[in-house]
Amino acid sequence: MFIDFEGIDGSGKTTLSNLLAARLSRLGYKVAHAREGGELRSPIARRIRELTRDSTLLEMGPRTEFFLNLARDAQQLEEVIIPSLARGEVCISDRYLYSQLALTGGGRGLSPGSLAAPCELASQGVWPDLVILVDVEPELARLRKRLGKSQSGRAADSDSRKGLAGAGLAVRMRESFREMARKDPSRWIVIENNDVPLHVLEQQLVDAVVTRLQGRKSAPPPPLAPRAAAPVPRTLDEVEEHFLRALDEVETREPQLAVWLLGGLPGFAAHQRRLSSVERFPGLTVRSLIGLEDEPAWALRELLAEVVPRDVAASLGVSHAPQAMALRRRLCTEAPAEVLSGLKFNDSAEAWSLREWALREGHLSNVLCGLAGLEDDTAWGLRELGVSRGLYADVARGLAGLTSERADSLRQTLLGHARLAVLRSTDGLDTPFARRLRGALENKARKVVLRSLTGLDTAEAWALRERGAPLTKEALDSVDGMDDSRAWRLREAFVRRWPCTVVSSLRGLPLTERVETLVLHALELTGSRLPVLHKAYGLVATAHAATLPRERLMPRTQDGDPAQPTL
Ligand SMILES: Nc1ncnc2c1ncn2[C@@H]1O[C@H](COP(=O)(O)OP(=O)(O)OP(=O)(O)O)[C@@H](O)[C@H]1O
Ligand SMILES: Cc1cn([C@H]2C[C@H](O)[C@@H](COP(=O)(O)O)O2)c(=O)[nH]c1=O
Repeated sequence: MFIDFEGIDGSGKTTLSNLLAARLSRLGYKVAHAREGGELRSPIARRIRELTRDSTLLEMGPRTEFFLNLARDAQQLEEVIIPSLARGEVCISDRYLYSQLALTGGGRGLSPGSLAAPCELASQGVWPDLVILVDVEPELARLRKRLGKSQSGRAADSDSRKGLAGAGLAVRMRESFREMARKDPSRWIVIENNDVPLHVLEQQLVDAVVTRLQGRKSAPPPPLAPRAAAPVPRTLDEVEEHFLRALDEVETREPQLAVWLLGGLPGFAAHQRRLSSVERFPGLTVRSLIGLEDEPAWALRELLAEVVPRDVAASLGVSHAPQAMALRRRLCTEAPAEVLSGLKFNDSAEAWSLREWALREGHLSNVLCGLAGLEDDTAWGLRELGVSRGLYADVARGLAGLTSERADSLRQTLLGHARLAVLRSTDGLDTPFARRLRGALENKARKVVLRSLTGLDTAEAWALRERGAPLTKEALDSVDGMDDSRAWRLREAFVRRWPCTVVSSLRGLPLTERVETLVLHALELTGSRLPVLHKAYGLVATAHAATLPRERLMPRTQDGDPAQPTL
C-alpha cells in the first residue's frame, strides 16, 4: 500500500508520517518510509532538492522548478517507492506529485490542465492508494515552524528559495490541496492539525490506515467532535480575556508554543505567565522578552544570564539601554553572535570596545553584521577587510540603514555574491540603488522586496504594495504602524485575505474607533482563531503599556510588593 502525506510547509507531514510509520511497524506491518525524519531516501532526489532550494538561483522559472520537482519525485519513485511496493511493504511518502500540482498550479498560477500530462509521465501510473492531507492554518504552521527552528538553533531567516514568494503562496497551495481532496474523496483523507493534540491525530490516522490495510471498506476517518466556535470579543477591552483563555488551551497541548506566543508582549498578564514558564522553558521564556525594557524584563534577564546566556543576549535585540550594554559585556564570551548583532546602530565607546574584543577573538563576521547604521572610518575599514576575506553576506547585512553613495556603491559590488542580503540591507531606504534593486527582484523575491518597504511613504513603495497585496501578506507587513490613508485603504481592502497581518499592522497606533472596528471585523471573519487573537492582543497590550505608569507593569505579590522572579 502506498500512502502519501501532503500539506503546506509546517503542517505536520514529517511529524505525523513518522509517527504513523513507527506505529504500523509496532503493529507488525512491514513499513518503508521514503523520507524518514524528513530526509529523502534517494541521494539523487536530495541533490535535486538542494538545487530547488538554492537562494542564489532567483531566476529559476516556475516551469524549471516544476520539472526539477517532478524529476525528484520520479527518482524517489523509481529508487525507493516502486521497489518497496514490490516487496509488499506499506510505503509512506512525505510529499509526492500532488505537491508539485499545488505549488506550480495553485501557488505559481500555471494552468493546472497543462501540468497533468507531465505528472502522469513522472508517475509511471503509480499513484498513492491513500493521500493524507495534513491541513493547518498557514499562520499557525508558520508559528510552529519558527518555534521549531528557534529550538533547534537554526536561523529564522536562513535563506532558501522556498518562501521567497511570500506567505501567500502557502495560502494558495492550501486551497489547491483542499480542492484536490474534495474532488477525490475515496483517495484523500483530511486531518486537521490546528488544535487537536498530536496523540489524538496519531490515533485517528492509525485507525484510518489500519482499516484500509485490513481491506475493510474504509469509512471516512472518524470525525473529531466539531470544535465549538470560539466566542468573538465584542470590544477591544474583551480581547485580553479571550486571548488568555485561548492561551490556556494551547498550553495544555503545546506548552512551548504558548510561551512563544508571549514574544514581545508587554504587560502584567504576559509577565505573570513568563514567571510560571521560566523553570520549564528558561530559554524560550527569556527570548519572549524581545523588545521589552520594563523592570520585570530586566529582572528576568538578570536571573537567567548564567543559565541561558545566548537566549538572554538575543532577547536584548538592538536595545541601547545601559542594562542591555551591561548584560552584553557579561555575555560576550558565551554568546558572541547575539551580542555583536545587537550592536547595530550603536556608535558608543562601549559598543566599540566590545567589537575590538571580538576582533581580537576572531569574530570578524559577527562584528560585520553588527555594523548596521555606522558610517565612520573604522566601520568602513572593517567592511573592506570583510570583502577581502569573502564575507560578502555579512558585509551586506552590516550595510542596513546606510543611505550614502559609498554604501550603495558597496552594495553594487556585493550584488554578484549575496543578492538577498543586499536587498535586505535596503530595508526602509529610498535610494536610487534600492529602487532599482526592488524593481529587478519584485517577481523573484517578492517577500523580501515588500518587507524592505517598511515605513516607506513613496510613490514607488505604494505601487509595489498595491501590486503585492493580492498575492501576499508581506505587502501589509510593510505598513506597520502607518496612519496614512493609503495604509488604511489597503488594510480595509485585504482584511478578509490577510486578517492576521492587517491586525498586526495596527500595532503602535492609538486604539481609536477605526482601529477597534477593523480588529473586531478581523476577529469576526476568522471566528476569533488564535493567530488573529494573538495579534489583536499584541496591539491592545502595546497601547496599554504605552499609557500605563511603569509600576503598573510589575507583577505584584499578594501584599502588593514587586514580585521577584525565582527559579
Ligand atoms: N499538533 C502539533 N502539536 C505540536 N507541534 C506540532 C504539531 N504539528 C506540528 N508540530 C510542529 O510543527 C513543526 C512543523 O512540523 P513538521 O516538520 O512535521 O511539518 P512538515 O509539514 O513536515 O513541514 P515541512 O514541509 O516544512 O518540512 C515541527 O516543529 C512540529 O514539531
Ligand atoms: C518553493 C516552494 C516549494 N514548496 C513545496 C513544493 C515542493 O514539492 C516542496 C519541496 O520542499 P521540501 O522541503 O523538500 O518538502 O515544497 C512549498 O511548499 N513552498 C515553496 O515556497
